[in-house]
Amino acid sequence: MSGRGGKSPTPKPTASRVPCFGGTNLALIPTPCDVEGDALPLSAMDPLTSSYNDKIRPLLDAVDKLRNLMVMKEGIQLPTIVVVGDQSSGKSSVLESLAGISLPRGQGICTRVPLIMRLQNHPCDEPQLFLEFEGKVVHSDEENIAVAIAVATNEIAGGGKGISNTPLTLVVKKDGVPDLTMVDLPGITRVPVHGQPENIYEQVSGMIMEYIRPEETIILNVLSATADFSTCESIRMSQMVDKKGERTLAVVTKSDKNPEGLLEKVTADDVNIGLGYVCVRNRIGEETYDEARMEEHRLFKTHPLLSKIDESMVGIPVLARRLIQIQATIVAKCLPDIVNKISEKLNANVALLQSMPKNLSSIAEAETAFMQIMGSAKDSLRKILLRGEFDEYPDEKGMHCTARLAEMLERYSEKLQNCPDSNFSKDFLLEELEILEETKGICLLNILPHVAFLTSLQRKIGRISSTPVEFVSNVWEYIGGVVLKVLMQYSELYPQLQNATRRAAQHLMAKVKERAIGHVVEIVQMEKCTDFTCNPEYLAEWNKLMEKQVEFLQHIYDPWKPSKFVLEGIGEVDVEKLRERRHLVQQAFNLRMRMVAYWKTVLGRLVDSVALHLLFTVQGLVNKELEDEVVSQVVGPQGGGLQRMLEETPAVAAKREKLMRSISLLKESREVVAQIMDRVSTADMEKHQPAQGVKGGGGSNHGQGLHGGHGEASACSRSQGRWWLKSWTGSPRRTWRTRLFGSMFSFSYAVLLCVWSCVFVCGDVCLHFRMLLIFILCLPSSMK
Ligand SMILES: Nc1nc2c(ncn2[C@@H]2O[C@H](COP(=O)(O)OP(=O)(O)OP(=O)(O)O)[C@@H](O)[C@H]2O)c(=O)[nH]1
Repeated sequence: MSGRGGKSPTPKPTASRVPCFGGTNLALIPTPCDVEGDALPLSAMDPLTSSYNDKIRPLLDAVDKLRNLMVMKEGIQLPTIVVVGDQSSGKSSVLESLAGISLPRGQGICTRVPLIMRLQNHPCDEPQLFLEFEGKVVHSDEENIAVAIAVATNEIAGGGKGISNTPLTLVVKKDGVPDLTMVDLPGITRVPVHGQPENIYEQVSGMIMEYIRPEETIILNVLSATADFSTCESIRMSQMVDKKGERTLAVVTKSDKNPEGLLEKVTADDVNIGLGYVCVRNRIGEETYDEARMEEHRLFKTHPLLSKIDESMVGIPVLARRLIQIQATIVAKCLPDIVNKISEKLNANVALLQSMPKNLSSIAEAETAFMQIMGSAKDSLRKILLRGEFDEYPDEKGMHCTARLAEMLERYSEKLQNCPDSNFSKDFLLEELEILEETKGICLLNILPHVAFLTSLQRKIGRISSTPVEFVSNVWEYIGGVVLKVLMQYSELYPQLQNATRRAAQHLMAKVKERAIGHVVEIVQMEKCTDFTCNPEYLAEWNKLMEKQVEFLQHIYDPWKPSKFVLEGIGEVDVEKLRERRHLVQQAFNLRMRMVAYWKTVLGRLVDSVALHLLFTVQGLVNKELEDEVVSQVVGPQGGGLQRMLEETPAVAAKREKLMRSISLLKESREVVAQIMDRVSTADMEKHQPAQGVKGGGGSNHGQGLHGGHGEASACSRSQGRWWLKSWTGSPRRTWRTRLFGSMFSFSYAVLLCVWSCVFVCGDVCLHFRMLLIFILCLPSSMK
């Protein structure tokens, strides 16, 4: 940055340096040459200005049309310059200066609604000003626009000091104003003044954050020179969404009021403003805009402190120019993405509308729709409950049913295995001894009574009998939830069906659950009733366990042996208590080992049979029972569901209406962007085709991409659109130098070829190879 303080204040032709009327005449905005001191008339030399009308202006109009269509409601963000600042920092004054018209200004909160200001450079004698809000258009003029804005604001936000999120659009078509669209937002205030709601800060900051959060937004942060920038609330907010300040431009107002230290403030850049600072002096009191610009110009030229600030950082004209450049860049950058987003959203909405139920007009149609719902629900349930395919619910773990059921079964099996009774080492054989004593009869002592085994078995089964019931109950609760969810989902579009469907599902699931519990209770009873297995594993296991019997009994019979004995498969057991009842220990040992071997079979049966029954029941449910039940509830005598399907519910009608509105808005938006892209492709692309090597037909392709089918912009059209925009914003092209070098290389190459042919004819082999080498080396250059 070069300070200007040292420069001689050479007077320049004022007509080319300062505006001669209110607002910021584009022709008078200083270009870089101008900043360096060249006094050429800008209108004649400024490429930005000259190409503006036919290049960027249509793009801006397209973006403004999209904004008017409220395409942002569809979640499509538009490139926007948003003006933010603390209360009374001078936001409206900056906009006034740019537009050359009076806006409501003053101390206290003036801007109470988002004011979308569309400035259009329009060569006409009389400026045209009008307001658009809530579907109304109010025409006004320069003298009365401030009042008209105040009236419209009152209408939108009420007469008090409250704020509203409903935007007010001000269109200014005037000769010499910069083509800019900006949104002015209410100033940030921490303390509510009289008449303002208590949560005014939250309301304003919420609105500001909503506008500045999208990446497409450029934040114009208005800071008063009188304030300490680092404590400004607007800086804090913009830093929250734009940490590096890459999309923040600062305008420092009231430079006249606090010139001391301003240069240091804007050069130190303590608050990280990526797009830089522009210091301005706005209109004060009753000054005209011409006077204000003259005064600003004089101030930054002559003030001992302010004149040290670089010319490229001062004045409303510089600000206007920066904004135009920034706006052109973001519009160019964002438009292709907007085209894509509109197409994507439109396609998604069209698909959604198509998936909505048709308006049914006869029972036959209702019957078809009902059978379709049932068919889809059954398919879906088959996939998730039987086949383990969860493509319909990739992220909902609860709907990956086969996996969840397997987990539940695993937990059930573990619970059975770990039930407290299976700790065989604890009070080893005491229970068996007690059973033997109670079941003894008048018979030989070495005959193990069958009833002793049965008693032991029944006791053990009694201890775990609640676990299978609990498992089955949980499993069917879970399956019931899944079935209900799927049914509700498929009948969602016919809420009139849902009650009967829900009733059917709940009724059926209760029935199935009851049946499953009954079945499992029966299995448990069967296990209690008798002991039997044909599994050879039982005997093998028992024989293996009995191998230890002799050693164990010897240990018990010998009183000198230690009181602890380690039994394989059981662990350390206390034999002291057993020595007292040694006459029954052998039988007790036998009884216990039989039980250990048999218990494995019992647990296996309890898991296997419950699992098989579960899968069998699920199959029957999905394949037959569910449909039968739902049909009988919906179509049956109390159902009357098919009749009710003919009446469309208000919720579905509203959804259909909303989708249709959205589709029509998106189609209109698509037309807007299609028109602008078509203009681009037909006018400009033809002009640039030779240089870019684009063959004819690219433009028409592009148009087709935007208009045809569902309006998907083809990859080709997108890249062409980007290319065009890039070419305007300055992409490298082939210059005359590259072409000249290309031609020179081609010429030398041709000469080389001739010489080589001569050498070839002469038959000098060595020279021939040397020429071949040169030929190969030159090949890449000649191809450039
Ligand atoms: N001296 C001087 N006064 C200014 C300048 N800019 C704005 N003002 C004054 O500062 C006061 C507030 O300006 P506004 O433009 O209303 O501020 P605002 O940020 O739009 O206010 P709200 O929207 O209400 O938050 C007005 O009295 C302006 O005249 C300036 O550059 N110099």
